[in-house]
Amino acid sequence: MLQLPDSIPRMKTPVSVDESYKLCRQLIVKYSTTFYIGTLLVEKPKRKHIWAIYAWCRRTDELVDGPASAITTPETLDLWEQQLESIFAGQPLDSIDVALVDTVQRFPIDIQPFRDMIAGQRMDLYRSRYETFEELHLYCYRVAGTVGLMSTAVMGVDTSTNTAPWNCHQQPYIPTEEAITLGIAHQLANILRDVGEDARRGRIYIPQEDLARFNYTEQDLFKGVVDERWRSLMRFQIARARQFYAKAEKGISYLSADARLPVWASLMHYSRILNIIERNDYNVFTRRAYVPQWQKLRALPAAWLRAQVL
Ligand SMILES: CC(C)=CCC/C(C)=C/CC/C(C)=C/CC/C(C)=C/[C@@H]1[C@@H](COP(=O)(O)OP(=O)(O)O)[C@]1(C)CC/C=C(\C)CC/C=C(\C)CCC=C(C)C
Ligand SMILES: Nc1ncnc2c1ncn2[C@@H]1O[C@H](COP(=O)(O)OP(=O)(O)OP(=O)(O)O)[C@@H](O)[C@H]1O
Ligand SMILES: [Mn+2]
Repeated sequence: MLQLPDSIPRMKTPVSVDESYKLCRQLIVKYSTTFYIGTLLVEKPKRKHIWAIYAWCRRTDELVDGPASAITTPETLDLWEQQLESIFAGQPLDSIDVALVDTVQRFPIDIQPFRDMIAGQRMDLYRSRYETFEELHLYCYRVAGTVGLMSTAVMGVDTSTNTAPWNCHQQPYIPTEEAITLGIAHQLANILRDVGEDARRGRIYIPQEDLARFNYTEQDLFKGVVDERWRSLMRFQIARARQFYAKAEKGISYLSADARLPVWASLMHYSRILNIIERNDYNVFTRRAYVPQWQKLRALPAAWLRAQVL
């Protein structure tokens, strides 16, 4: 279980920066094969910095989603936000933060996406329904679009082909929108995979307006009814998530050359969740849309090809 801040903690046993990055690596290994494989494809000097960002995001998510979430209050998140401010002020308050302090000092990383992610976790504390897609979109930006912004600051953009040589004063195109969009696409896939698990906790992320459009009720959802109404509703949700993936893909070629393969690979791995949901005939209530490791490895040559030519 990850550490929760019951008061602003002071570091008891200081760890070295290297040890702290090791702790971050252990967290990503434990929690996510997709993103761990992705980071192994990031060039070595940048890799550990993505681990530091991952560790902070994972701990933030665990506050409202993990086993200790029952004791998380708005005050817990206030303390977490103070701890964040301290990181950006160069003062780590625990051993995992040491790595992120180092990372934010080496890259042009803005604090705002981190604050926005905490605001997203706050939404989970006070709401369990979304009326419209617009409302869900804001939630998805906060909890996942923000990760796109944080990661892009480390991965960097391509400055060689990104601007025409005769236009040397022009700034390279920064694919901010596409980076946010990829995070949102992942979050939409994540929501569809976890419909059953979330329902068991009384949570429905699929917008109420969409349930109504397909004449599918909350009661149906809590009972796990899989019928033609549900399949049509899921087809609609999957198509929408894929539109977000398609928009995000257009931004990848603007990233620095070494970052394209990891982003393509994690995009292809995570978006396979949608294919598996289809293969499971849209039963997300009693079957987890799990993407096997061999499928992730099998997608690597195609990801490599896309990173070279697209
Ligand atoms: C290879 C690479 C650069 C990876 C980035 C790794 C990273 C820093 C991930 C952080 C993920 C995290 C813990 C976020 C906290 C909130 C959360 C849980 C969001 C969900 C992730 C999925 O995790 P998982 O399936 O393990 O979730 P649960 O078990 O259900 O808790 C999310 C769905 C969102 C993750 C979002 C991203 C990784 C952003 C992707 C965007 C980019 C890397 C920008 C690429 C740039 C362009 C131009 C397209
Ligand atoms: N059908 C399954 N077969 C084997 N292991 C499974 C299966 N479903 C879940 N698991 C286990 O549950 C863990 C979490 O599953 P999950 O779908 O989140 O994959 P993951 O490896 O964490 O990758 P990702 O980063 O894509 O979330 C996996 O690491 C795996 O150990
Ligand atoms: Mn997972």
